Amino acid sequence: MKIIEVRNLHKRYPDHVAVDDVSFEVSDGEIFGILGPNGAGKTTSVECVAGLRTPDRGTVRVTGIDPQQDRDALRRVLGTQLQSAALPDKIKVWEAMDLYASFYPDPADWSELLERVGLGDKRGTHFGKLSGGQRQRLSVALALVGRPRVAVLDELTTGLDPQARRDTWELIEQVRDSGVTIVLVTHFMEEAERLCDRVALIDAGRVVATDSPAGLIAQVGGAQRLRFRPTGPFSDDLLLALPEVTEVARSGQQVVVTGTGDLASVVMLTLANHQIVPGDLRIEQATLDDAFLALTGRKLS
Ligand SMILES: Nc1ncnc2c1ncn2[C@@H]1O[C@H](COP(=O)(O)OP(=O)(O)OP(=O)(O)O)[C@@H](O)[C@H]1O
Repeated sequence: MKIIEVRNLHKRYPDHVAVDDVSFEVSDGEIFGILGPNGAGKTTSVECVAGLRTPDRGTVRVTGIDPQQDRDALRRVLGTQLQSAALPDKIKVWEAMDLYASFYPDPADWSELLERVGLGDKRGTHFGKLSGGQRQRLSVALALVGRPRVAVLDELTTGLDPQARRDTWELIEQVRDSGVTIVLVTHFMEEAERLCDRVALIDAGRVVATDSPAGLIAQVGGAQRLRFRPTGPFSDDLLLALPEVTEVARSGQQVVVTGTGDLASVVMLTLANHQIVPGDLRIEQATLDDAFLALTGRKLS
């Protein structure tokens, strides 16, 4: 069953088209990712889904509800954690939960919810004293307090250290396992690869592809990347002349070669013919970043 349906969404700010033409569907029970670079129109799209912005064109339905027509009904099925949702520093964790719970006719037991997100011992702490990871966990709890069927989480792990990010990923999986459908807005490809059942890649206000992370990567046709430190100088053109090579980039002393087919063998052979050894050679398989590059001609990050 489709829990969210977005068709041909278009939203213009006075001097700028933020969302040109965005369509996607989210199925019940999935973690659906919206992945794209900064400014691609991800937040504006989900703000339209959450009824916080009025689209200029297109249709949005959340469990059949039109967010523009019936906000009360929408609030009962959709919980949002949006980038801008900041709380006053002086509010205590329990006060924030109690306040948000008061907005709903049948809220979840917020005390239990705080335990679930690992903030059981922080209920008396001021918001201003929480770490970045704890604030994000609180924002997830606040998005869930109305017992939503679907939660929209926007850039949840931006600014977190790697451990806090992994903890937040586990929390998101637990929330999904409890039966809540999740829309996850992110510009981190690792996050989308690790968590999402399906991903819409968004660039310049348009969806360029929607598929599972593995399906999107497969669209790149098995691209690979070689990283090495050459033992001597050589011109990029030497490798670019090979049909298997699509890109040669340099970062300090490191060379990064992207391509397909029997890439490693042909590159090593060509370098060997010029008495060059690729030191510290690493071979990497394609990622969502490569899929994005192949589809848009630009890098995600
Ligand atoms: N309230 C606004 N008024 C005018 N322009 C806006 C407004 N909000 C966003 N924009 C512009 O619209 C475009 C899309 O922004 P949006 O926040 O939807 O993108 P995003 O993909 O979520 O990026 P980010 O991850 O940086 O938030 C950007 O160019 C942004 O500068």
